[in-house]
Amino acid sequence: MTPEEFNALSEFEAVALLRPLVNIPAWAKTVSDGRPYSSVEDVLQAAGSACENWRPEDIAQALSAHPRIGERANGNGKEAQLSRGEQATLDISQQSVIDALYDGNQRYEQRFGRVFLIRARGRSSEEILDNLQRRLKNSPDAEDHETAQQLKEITLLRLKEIFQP
Ligand SMILES: NC(=O)NC1=NC(=O)NC1=O
Repeated sequence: MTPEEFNALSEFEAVALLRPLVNIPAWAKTVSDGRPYSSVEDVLQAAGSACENWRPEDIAQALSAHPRIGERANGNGKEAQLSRGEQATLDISQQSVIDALYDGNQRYEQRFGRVFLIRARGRSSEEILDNLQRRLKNSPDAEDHETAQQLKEITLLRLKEIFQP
């Protein structure tokens, strides 16, 4: 899709296109309302700014739509499909990696009370495991910040895909 085509969508169509990217309705509305955009960079800039408005409860809601890293996203919704694609690059062929991810996810959820979120695209399972081990030592505030940043990266990558030629 081109920015011009995105600009030409009805509000309903634009929001419907944006909603599966992150489970924060206000974000989709803000990006839709920001039209018309002059370029893809313009859309990404506005969308990135809209991420800065995210409150802890928005992020908690969005995390409910993200499967654990290393676990297959069930369901046939668009968001589950996006997660499957993002996690497809994970080479969880070795049982040791699957076990380490499973153990790390469990420990993370016990410590922080929510799913461990990381932008999986472009990362090996080793890199994800390293990040998981590092972030397990984060303070709650530091981890809130990293989680919001990862959610933003995932969301903007998904948005960029829409405008890929
Ligand atoms: N728990 C997660 O980190 N999930 C995910 N990371 C991604 O990049 N896509 C996901 O669904």
